[in-house]
Amino acid sequence: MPRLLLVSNRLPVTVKAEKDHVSVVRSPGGLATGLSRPHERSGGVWIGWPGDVSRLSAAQRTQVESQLSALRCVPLYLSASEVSRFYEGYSNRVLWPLCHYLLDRIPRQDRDWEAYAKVNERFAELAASHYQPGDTIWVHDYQLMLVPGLLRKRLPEARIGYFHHIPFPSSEIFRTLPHREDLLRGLLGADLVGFHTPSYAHHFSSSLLRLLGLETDLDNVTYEGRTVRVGGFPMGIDAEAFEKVSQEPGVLEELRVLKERSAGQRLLVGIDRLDYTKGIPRRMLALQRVLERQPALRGRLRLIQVAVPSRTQVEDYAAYRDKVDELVGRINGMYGTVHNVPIHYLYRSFNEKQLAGLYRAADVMLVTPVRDGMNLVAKEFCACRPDEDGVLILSEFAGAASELRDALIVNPYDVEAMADAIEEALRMPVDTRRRRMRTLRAQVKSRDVHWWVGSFLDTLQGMPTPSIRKGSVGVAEVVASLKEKRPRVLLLDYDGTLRDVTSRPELAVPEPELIMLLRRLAALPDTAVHVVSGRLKETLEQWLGALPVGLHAEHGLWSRSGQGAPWRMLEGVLPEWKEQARPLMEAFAARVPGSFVEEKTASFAWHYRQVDPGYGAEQARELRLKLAEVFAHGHMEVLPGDKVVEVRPRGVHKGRVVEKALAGAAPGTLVAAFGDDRTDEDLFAALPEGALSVHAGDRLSRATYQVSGPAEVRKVLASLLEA
Ligand SMILES: O=P(O)(O)OC[C@H]1O[C@H](O[C@H]2O[C@H](CO)[C@@H](O)[C@H](O)[C@H]2O)[C@H](O)[C@@H](O)[C@@H]1O
Ligand SMILES: O=c1ccn([C@@H]2O[C@H](COP(=O)(O)OP(=O)(O)O)[C@@H](O)[C@H]2O)c(=O)[nH]1
Repeated sequence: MPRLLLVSNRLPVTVKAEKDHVSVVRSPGGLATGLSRPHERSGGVWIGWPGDVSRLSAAQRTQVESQLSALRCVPLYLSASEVSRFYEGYSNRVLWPLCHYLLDRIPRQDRDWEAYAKVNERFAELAASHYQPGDTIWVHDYQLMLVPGLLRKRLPEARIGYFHHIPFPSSEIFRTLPHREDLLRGLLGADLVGFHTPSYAHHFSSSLLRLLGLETDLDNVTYEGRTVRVGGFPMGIDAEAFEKVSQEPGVLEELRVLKERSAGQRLLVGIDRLDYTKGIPRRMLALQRVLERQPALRGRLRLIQVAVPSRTQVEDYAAYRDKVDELVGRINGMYGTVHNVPIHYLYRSFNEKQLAGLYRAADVMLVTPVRDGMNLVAKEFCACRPDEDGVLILSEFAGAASELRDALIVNPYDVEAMADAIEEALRMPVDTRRRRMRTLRAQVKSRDVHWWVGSFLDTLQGMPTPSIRKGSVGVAEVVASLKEKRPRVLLLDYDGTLRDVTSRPELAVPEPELIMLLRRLAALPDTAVHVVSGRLKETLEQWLGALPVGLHAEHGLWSRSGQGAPWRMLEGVLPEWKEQARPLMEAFAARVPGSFVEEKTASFAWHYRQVDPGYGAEQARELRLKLAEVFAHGHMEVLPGDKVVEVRPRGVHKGRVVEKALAGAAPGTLVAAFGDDRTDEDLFAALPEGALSVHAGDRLSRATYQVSGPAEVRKVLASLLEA
């Protein structure tokens, strides 16, 4: 296992100071619970904030540091202003509500972006200083969305993963954020970007498409010459450890006492950080509705609600606390007696053993957040029920709901339906409870935290080793090689290589400078120039026909060896396929507004560059599937391009040009091919040994050199004109 560097806002510990004594204890929260030890086993370190230590004396700080270092933790101290602007400000006042679909809670003016960016820089700097070649870096959560990008700049070859622990919202929500592009680019610094559910991963991919124009092919996005994988990795818990704790004598004794004191009562349990995403008020209103509807349950039903203090300096959390307090008071006032109250409210945190006692005592566990990335409490409850009893009521808006289908799934916004679910849970026969709990437990045990860490890290390790972008080093090298004194053949793609892509194909007419450049190149001694394009021969003839260059149209279907020479078609291509494809292509053009079909002699291209990006990509996938059905025998090839799907007879591709262009060439001729898209990869693949290939752009390519685009291609070609 490579050394693992974990980077998260919080270290998995909390520093507690009492008089002279300081101790470092495990902090509450899903991330801390889930990832406590893998970094230690690998010999790596965990970098993060140890919490507020401003009141500690110098001697206490030294004690803290030695305790942290024993746990292989490296502290990054945040100043009071950073806590207020980076943590409470941008992270928890902006990103947290945004990702939980609560736009109204975001301040009208976000002033804390700069602090967020600066603290992300600090994290990246510290992580980079601990990096050793071969290490894997795993960055966690929304507080550090810029860190992967900042690390990539410092460590181009590092293996970097990022996991987003909270929901990634629909692109319609995400695009409201002023710094949306910066955050997406930050995440794309990673090799692997993980989410709890496939639907969060899908939302992220559609934000990439809509905001950065980047298409995800299966799970992969190409960005700055690297492949970034996007995927769903539902986080689990240490199920075995929870099950073990739930059977300890101390816990069983606590359970006995709890049951004895609530004799004759059914127990509902809720355990949450006091966070406005957790849906506590609606849950209490649902309880109130049950008590209203069923007077017989009054005095016989009790909700134990644990609310762990959280982010108390953020106003919305303080206001939420007041709201919950008031509601508890109101409901207890209405339905309480001198003997008991329906809501037993505990505003404090508990340790694992105490929690296990509560999980075991629950007849019904209420996990009803209005949004939640995963919710580990739901899984902990199942792990703590070796008796296979207890009913889980789970919000459909918690990530856990995509796995725990045997819970009673509820819409937390529908108070009546939640009341119905509570009644159903209370009525549920024991054999149904057992059957459901057995399935839930099997799920929680098989996909536990070890599975989660393993599957994320295995996927990350399986990614190709990131290589340093070839970039402008390529320009100098390719020029030097091309200037060698021997005969040379230049094979040049047109759109995206010699000429920038335009909004409609007919607008990409060559400018006078380009015509001049090609004319002068072709006039160089011992230099043959060929333009190899996907365009119609009529277009190439009209635009470039007057030049003394070879022209190859429609990916090599048609070729003209030189100025004035006749156009000849590739042998062996049968034209019947076309009438089979035509109705489908035309149907797609008709049903997708803004798209159109370009007809060529031996291919159809369906263009969707003016279509809404998400819808266009979806329809392109659909068209590819349909074409594969129509041409099931493999006579045709379907080529996904940049906002285009092209279908053509198999065996017609740019690689076929190489043989023709080299016919009669002297031995030792230097061949150089330039191209930018998928169709040019065929050309590169067919080049003879010793040839040069140059990719224009930042996609993955088999080319030996890479330049940024048409401007750099022209620069390379122009340098050949210099003596
Ligand atoms: O560090 P805090 O501000 O005190 O907040 C505690 C943690 O809350 C969030 O938890 C999330 O991660 C869980 C595990 O993946 C997931 O089950 C839950 O749904 C999320 O809300 C937050 O993401 C962490 O960064 C915080 O440390
Ligand atoms: O008094 C408490 C209440 C909760 N937790 C832990 O806090 C985590 C909460 O994680 P969850 O995913 O449910 O929500 P988050 O708080 O991370 O949003 C769980 O592991 C709980 O065991 C705890 O240690 N003490």
